[in-house]
Amino acid sequence: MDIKSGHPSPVMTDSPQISNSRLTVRQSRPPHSSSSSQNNNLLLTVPRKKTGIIDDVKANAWFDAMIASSPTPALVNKDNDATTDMTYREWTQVKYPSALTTFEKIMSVAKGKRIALFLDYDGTLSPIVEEPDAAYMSTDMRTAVQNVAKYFPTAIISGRSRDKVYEFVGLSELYYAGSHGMDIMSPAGESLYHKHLTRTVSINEQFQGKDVNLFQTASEFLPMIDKVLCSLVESTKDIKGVKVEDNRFCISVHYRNVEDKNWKLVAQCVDDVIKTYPKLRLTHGRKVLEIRPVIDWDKGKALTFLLESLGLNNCEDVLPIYVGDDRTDEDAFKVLRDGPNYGYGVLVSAMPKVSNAFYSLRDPSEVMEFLKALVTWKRSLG
Ligand SMILES: O=P(O)(O)OC[C@H]1O[C@H](O[C@H]2O[C@H](CO)[C@@H](O)[C@H](O)[C@H]2O)[C@H](O)[C@@H](O)[C@@H]1O
Repeated sequence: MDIKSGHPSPVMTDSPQISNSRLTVRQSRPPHSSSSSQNNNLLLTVPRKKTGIIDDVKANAWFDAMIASSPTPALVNKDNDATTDMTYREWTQVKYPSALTTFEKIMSVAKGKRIALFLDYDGTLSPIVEEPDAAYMSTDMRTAVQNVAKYFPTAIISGRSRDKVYEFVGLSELYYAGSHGMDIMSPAGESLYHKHLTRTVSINEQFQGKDVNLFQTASEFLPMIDKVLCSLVESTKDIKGVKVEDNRFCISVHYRNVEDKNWKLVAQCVDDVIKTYPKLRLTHGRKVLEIRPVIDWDKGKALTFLLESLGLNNCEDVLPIYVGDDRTDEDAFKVLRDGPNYGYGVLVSAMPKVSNAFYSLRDPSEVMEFLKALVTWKRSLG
């Protein structure tokens, strides 16, 4: 499709999961309260070498990751659906059962518990499309999310900027965590609180005419992120199809619409820019390189923060459920798998992948069915 046309893009097939190629990070100290020391304490150290050879190796490593995560013809060719389906069936039977076919089993665990629901956006509530700005949510999906939020506290946790994901979802009754959880907003009238913080760092702000509370872990990085954003826009401007997306506390460099032969160039441009910023790190999503602050904060930490804010952490009668499709969602799946806030991760994938999730759903349409089933189940309890 013509990505400039502004028309909704066709749904894209996507890549199998590759081994996590993010830079290894090491935690310095646990989160703390005041805004500047808070970030220092969240800082991770990433060893970076600056010789030309090492930089080349790093850019090549990102290029290899980009290649490895692109779909093989066998996985996207419709003629091979039967083979792919069989593998998928095996995968959902043995490793990650469908959350729809095992719904009764999940609900038998949920009985007598309070469910808290966490939803990723892209690839979970909206299908993956060519043009990031056109990743609209269907009206039916919006209704399903709205209905589920009447019964269970519900949060959207996304790599997008909070404003952007709110623009897509448009439901003021939800919690929103944008920029991979670095920018959390409560619904109007609700507060945000974290026990590890010695004082409240929530910011009262007017959002669309209402008072909301914000929790932002990476505010001090904003000037740096803005600078890097400009550099990336400039350095990639001649590569056809590249899109640099401003996600406020992080940046996405999309290469979905870039010819394969230019992927290496994209990796090189990104590496050239961020190698001079030791406080930034690079991760890899679905046809996207993501630049973010080197702080000990991710979707898993955001999930824990939200459970705490909701007064639902460390409670045996709470069952958190997190639904997501991407590598960054694995941090949240892991939190629910490892405890102490035990719950279920549900991986959205049409292809076999290795995951920390317990269950799976094939695509956003199955996510919608799952949300509807939750509502029906809750209503049936009277
Ligand atoms: O955490 P998420 O809500 O899943 O956000 C992750 C990234 O999602 C978006 O990119 C992905 O979806 C696009 C629209 O379908 C697609 O064109 C792109 O290839 C995908 O990577 C978003 O644009 C990124 O900024 C997010 O980081």
